[in-house]
Amino acid sequence: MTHFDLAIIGSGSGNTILDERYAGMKVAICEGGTFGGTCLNVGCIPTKMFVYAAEVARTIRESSRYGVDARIEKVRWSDIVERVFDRIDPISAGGERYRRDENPDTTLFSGYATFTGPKRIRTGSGEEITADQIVIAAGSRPVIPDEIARSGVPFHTNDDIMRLPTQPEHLVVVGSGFIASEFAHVFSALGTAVSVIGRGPRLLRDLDTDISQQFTDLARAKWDVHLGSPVVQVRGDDSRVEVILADGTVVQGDTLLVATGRTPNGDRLNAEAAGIEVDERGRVVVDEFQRTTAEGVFALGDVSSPHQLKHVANHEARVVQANLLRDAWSPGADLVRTNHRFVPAAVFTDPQIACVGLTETQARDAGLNISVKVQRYADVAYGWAMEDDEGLCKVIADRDTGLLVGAHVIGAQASTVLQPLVQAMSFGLPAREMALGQYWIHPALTEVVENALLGLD
Ligand SMILES: Cc1cc2nc3c(=O)[nH]c(=O)nc-3n(C[C@H](O)[C@H](O)[C@H](O)COP(=O)(O)OP(=O)(O)OC[C@H]3O[C@@H](n4cnc5c(N)ncnc54)[C@H](O)[C@@H]3O)c2cc1C
Ligand SMILES: NC(=O)c1ccc[n+]([C@@H]2O[C@H](COP(=O)([O-])OP(=O)(O)OC[C@H]3O[C@@H](n4cnc5c(N)ncnc54)[C@H](O)[C@@H]3O)[C@@H](O)[C@H]2O)c1
Repeated sequence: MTHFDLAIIGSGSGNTILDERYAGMKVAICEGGTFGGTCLNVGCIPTKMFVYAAEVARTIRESSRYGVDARIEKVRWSDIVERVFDRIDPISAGGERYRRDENPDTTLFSGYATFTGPKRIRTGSGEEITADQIVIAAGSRPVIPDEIARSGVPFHTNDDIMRLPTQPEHLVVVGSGFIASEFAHVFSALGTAVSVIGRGPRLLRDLDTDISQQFTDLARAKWDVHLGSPVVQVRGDDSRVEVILADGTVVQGDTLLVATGRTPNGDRLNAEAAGIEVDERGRVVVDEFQRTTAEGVFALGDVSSPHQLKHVANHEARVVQANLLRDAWSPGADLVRTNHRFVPAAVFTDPQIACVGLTETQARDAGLNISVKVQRYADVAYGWAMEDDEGLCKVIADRDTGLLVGAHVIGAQASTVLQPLVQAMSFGLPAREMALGQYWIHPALTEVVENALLGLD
């Protein structure tokens, strides 16, 4: 049995831990799937490359609003797929090659690892290893509702929908969260008819109600949206699908995408054998230093985090990277703490959406004395330039402290427009000071933020 200084389970964010401070350490990396993990291979990066192509198509379609007549002659699906994966696949292959062949400190085990005892791992490729310290960075996987799983009807998830050999004519999406909203936009903008099925009253219902309502209203105008009625049955084969809802509606298409959430992979590690607590959702339990309940074992990212976001996984990886080197279980160890205070998120759909902090409902439920301002993109000069009648910037401040407690944007470049608000919240900059204490470039889109802040009473 080989012994290592460090073993890392999962090559997504887990692979980023090994910087120059780890040179000379004997490290095992266990990876059961594609090297590089979700973000690189089947998540953030390929989806946003598809979204960009979708944006180009949408811009062409809407160009006549600006007096420019243009039309899409053809969408070359296979070329879109090739552009994305010709960029990504070599990065994954190169990372794997480096760890396997070119980095003498690391040993790459290709297989799904499980614990067989404290600090003891079966690599899934025939070996058993031990390590002084272990990092669990095993990510999450798609949840498939029973009605779909047991139907036997072929379906896709984010794992394979981006590699379809041909573009679907009619995509049926079950789910109404981040992944559903992004893929509905991609396929619809490229010319596929899209039906979206959600259980709740609105799409993206966990977001601030004003934002989610605005998005749902806009989506209804573009997509065939079904809300409030669960899926009870699915029928079909390789070329057609019928999703039957509780209210009797039959939603038909040729391709089925399931986007009903992702569950942490903590339940598949036999973690109890190593004394590692996993909660009822399959999430590895960690403290504010990313330590699990077993000495010497850390966890990070989707497998243990309340936020399934890459920037959070990256942040947690940096915390683990520091704490691995600090004798983390010894009393009085000077450890780095995870900061989940103001975690922003963006949905790269149409229009783009970004948010940070509390929704209005959460702020009111928390008993805060809040001031709220919703500013329309249509009220600022750049909004006129874009003929925008959809975008909103909503800011929520605590009257007692003057600080922002939440910010929500729907509209062009929402993820960029939101960032100064994330900064203000993170550094405790009062809303009024933020509005008046700096120049706002005229006539940039960020004037919508300035005006929203000035509108707070
Ligand atoms: C379609 C999609 C789009 C997304 N877009 C965004 C976005 O725009 N912005 C954003 O912030 N986030 C986005 N996310 C979320 C983001 O991808 C994840 O939060 C992030 O990748 C999690 O990183 P991780 O390192 O925790 O897990 P992963 O990157 O999933 O890495 C875990 C790795 O562990 C491997 N593994 C699992 N179990 C074992 C085992 N037992 N043994 C060995 N190996 C194992 C897996 O094969 C995987 O490679 C998106 C997710 C999806 C699905
Ligand atoms: N841009 C980004 O940052 C980005 C993009 C994609 C994914 N992600 C991350 O990945 C996670 C997973 O994405 P997701 O979209 O799968 O999950 P999600 O949690 O965003 O949404 C899942 C949705 O599916 C619905 N649902 C669940 N079961 C259902 C059923 N049986 N029938 C119909 N609807 C059902 C839920 O009500 C929910 O609205 C996200 O939470 C997010 O953290 C991030």
